[in-house]
Amino acid sequence: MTDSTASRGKFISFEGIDGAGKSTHIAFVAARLAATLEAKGKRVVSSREPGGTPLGEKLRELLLHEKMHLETEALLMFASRREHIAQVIAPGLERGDWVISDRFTDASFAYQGGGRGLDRAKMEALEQWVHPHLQPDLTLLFDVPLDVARARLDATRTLDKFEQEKADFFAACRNEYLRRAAQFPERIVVIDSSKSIAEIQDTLVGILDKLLQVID
Ligand SMILES: Nc1ncnc2c1ncn2[C@@H]1O[C@H](COP(=O)(O)OP(=O)(O)OP(=O)(O)O)[C@@H](O)[C@H]1O
Ligand SMILES: Cc1cn([C@H]2C[C@H](O)[C@@H](COP(=O)(O)O)O2)c(=O)[nH]c1=O
Repeated sequence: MTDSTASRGKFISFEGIDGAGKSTHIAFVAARLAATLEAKGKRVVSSREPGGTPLGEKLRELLLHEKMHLETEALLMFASRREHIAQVIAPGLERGDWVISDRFTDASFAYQGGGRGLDRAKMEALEQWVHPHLQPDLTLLFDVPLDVARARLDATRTLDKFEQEKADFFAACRNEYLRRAAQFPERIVVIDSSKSIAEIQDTLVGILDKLLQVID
């Protein structure tokens, strides 16, 4: 049964250009948080964008593999997000759970705004429409030079539509991520993802322990 008096959970998003290494660290972060939270009757919900719901996963297939107009791409990213908020993020936070999302709206600003060049005012209008009162409590931005990200991607898998983009696209995405980190320094923590996985985990432990100190 849901405890209607439970305090709101926390919302953490993971960001970075493709190959920066964010997915590598999500399971580690989820396990670290769960170790503390489960003793307090709270769960960790791990999800992703685009996707995270049955409809969102169908949209993800289209978004990652079909060519489409830039504005269609932005609208479908926010459509997937609207469903994700309604089905997963908002109910999770209301239950007092901690919700981790592999990407959120910063990715739309970085990819559709920075990478594709969609007018920032249009992105802001979509953000205001879809989640006027919701922002992550913490965003971990995994930042890495383009050549490092490219080498990691090329070593691992078949590339989707975004991953096939050229260096100047990713340079523009990365610049927009870093611009937003400077704009929202209380929310976005930049992590040097060119370091080793072990060094990054040490950094993450410090950040998470601080966040866990403030829960009831
Ligand atoms: N710090 C690191 N040092 C060396 N290799 C790493 C590091 N972080 C991740 N990798 C490796 O790089 C590859 C890409 O990592 P990962 O899938 O986590 O990237 P990602 O940022 O989530 O990419 P995408 O957004 O495209 O899913 C994986 O093979 C992973 O093992
Ligand atoms: C949420 C969101 C994502 N994207 C892009 C970024 C990535 O290239 C893919 C998702 O793949 P991942 O391996 O799961 O990171 O989608 C985007 O362009 N805009 C967005 O809002």
